[in-house]
Amino acid sequence: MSKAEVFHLGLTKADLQGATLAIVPGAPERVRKIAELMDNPQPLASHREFTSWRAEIDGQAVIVCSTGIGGPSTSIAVEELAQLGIRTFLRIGTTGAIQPDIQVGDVLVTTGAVRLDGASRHFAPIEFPAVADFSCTTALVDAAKALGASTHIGITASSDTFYSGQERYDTYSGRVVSAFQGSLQEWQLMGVLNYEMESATLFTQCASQGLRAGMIAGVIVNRTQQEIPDESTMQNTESMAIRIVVEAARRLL
Ligand SMILES: O=P(O)(O)O[C@H]1O[C@H](CO)[C@@H](O)[C@H]1O
Ligand SMILES: O=c1cc[nH]c(=O)[nH]1
Repeated sequence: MSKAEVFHLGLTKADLQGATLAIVPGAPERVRKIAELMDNPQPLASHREFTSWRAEIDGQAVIVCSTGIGGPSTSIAVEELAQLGIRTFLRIGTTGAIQPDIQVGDVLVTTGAVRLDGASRHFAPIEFPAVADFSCTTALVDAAKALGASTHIGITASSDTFYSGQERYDTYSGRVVSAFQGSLQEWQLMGVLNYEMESATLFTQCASQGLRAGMIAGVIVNRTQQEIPDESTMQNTESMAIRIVVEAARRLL
């Protein structure tokens, strides 16, 4: 690690070439696919769960950097990218819908997150809302509509865990801690659209520090029909969400 590199991402300010917007997927293997939809894609670094590329939109640098799964690693990516000059974060994820009318292959734009994580409390007390930035949300919704995606807009339950926190019983223990028993139905009745694992931290960290964040996710499973995503539908869903996030970045720059 050279002195100028941030601790985990292995990036320097020079690597960013003045970029102020980052696209942040969870999965490292998604980074290249996103960068290659823009001009001059270049790999930058790969450490732990953090893989980063730089690309350009209309001559302006954009960073693509994976966050890994969950709030703790997301908070590191956001902090270190902010230290290097990023002010706008667009998360592109995958998700499990919990409303029956949402189809696999649809996309969801998250306006706010139920804070079922731990890391967001390290940025603001629980009373502070995990809200997306309005201009990021607008850009994502407009991009999704322009690309003809079946789009839902609303609140996401953002959990530290994929199994118990999302009330999955088809597990090794078959047991869910009492605090989460009945929670899926409760979120459903409150109109929550889906589960994922990073938006609570991302939104709380960004909203409380004057940074902008938005999120789009491709629906890879509907929990009212099945518990575990079906691999065969994942690729198409992911590629639609990727095209939308790149178009949203173009609109925001
Ligand atoms: O596809 P990504 O962006 O990783 O998002 C979702 O997928 C992971 C769980 O499988 C969690 O990170 C969740 O938020
Ligand atoms: O059900 C799902 C699917 C993807 N990601 C999640 O966190 N949950």
